[in-house]
Amino acid sequence: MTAAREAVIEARGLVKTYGPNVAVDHVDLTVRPGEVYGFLGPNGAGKTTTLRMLLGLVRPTSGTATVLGVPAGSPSALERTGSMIEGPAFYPYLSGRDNLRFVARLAGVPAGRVDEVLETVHLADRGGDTFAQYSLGMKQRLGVAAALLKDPEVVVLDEPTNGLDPAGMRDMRALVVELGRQGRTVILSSHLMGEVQEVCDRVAVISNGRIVAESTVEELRGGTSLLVTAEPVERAVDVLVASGLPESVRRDGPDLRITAEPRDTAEIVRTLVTAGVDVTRVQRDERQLEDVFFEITDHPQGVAS
Ligand SMILES: Nc1ncnc2c1ncn2[C@@H]1O[C@H](COP(=O)(O)OP(=O)(O)OP(=O)(O)O)[C@@H](O)[C@H]1O
Repeated sequence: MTAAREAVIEARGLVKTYGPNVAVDHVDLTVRPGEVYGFLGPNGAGKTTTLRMLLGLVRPTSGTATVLGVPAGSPSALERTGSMIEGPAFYPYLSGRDNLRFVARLAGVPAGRVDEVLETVHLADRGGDTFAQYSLGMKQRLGVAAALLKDPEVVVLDEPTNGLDPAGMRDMRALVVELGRQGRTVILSSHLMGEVQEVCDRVAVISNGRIVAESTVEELRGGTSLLVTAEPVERAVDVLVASGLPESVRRDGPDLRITAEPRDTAEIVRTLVTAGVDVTRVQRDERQLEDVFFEITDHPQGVAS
């Protein structure tokens, strides 16, 4: 199999300009089967425009995008893709269920599917209420339900938690995780670091139309920093440097700050204790994606390379 067929979504050199403004600037993305992929960036970074190009709703100025191995926007890609872009539009005085029946009829989907998707988005018991009566979170979930009617392999969600209260956000995040567990490939945009960190397998960071990083959340965060209190501290440094286990060891006041892979933590402690060093505290200090985000958007060259 070629790499292109393995990728569910592949964008190469996507550019979109509006007059003199470059909204999307040579974007490359690779979304693999079954992953929940986060597209992270501040407002105006170019997320919606990119997602629209992946759905064939906006024509790229240059570059290419394929979805499920065929050009983005082609009928065979759209048949297998569900999306919610910039908030769902429904009839306010029809019930959630009737709105979905209407969308299903237009899409040629059997009406029986409506109750299945209402169940998936946890609206089965509120399907009879009018759309106008729904909370914002329920409206967004109805939008996801509509996106799922075709039982799509690929789901594209543009800022699905935008404007939701904490409970609504929590429900939407749980739903996204559930879609991933069902084996669907999900790409979602967000400007919330914590959200992407919580639900996504991999993430692309976009800033001013350019991708400044694409990797797993873990890789983006980098190695874990450990704060270790050990006695005698000089001997602890010597032992650890000689062991070659940590990437780096440095004194931080009376403590040691060690950069190492999380899986090496136990071995580090064992090595110290075996060498006769007393370890009285080990504290993990994982970098939050937020710190990384500001670092790479402030200094894009250093991290993207
Ligand atoms: N139809 C359009 N005509 C002109 N400029 C546009 C158009 N659509 C988007 N833009 C511009 O392109 C840039 C990227 O916009 P885009 O909506 O893709 O960003 P975004 O990351 O999705 O941000 P947001 O979260 O605010 O929607 C912005 O500067 C925006 O003003």
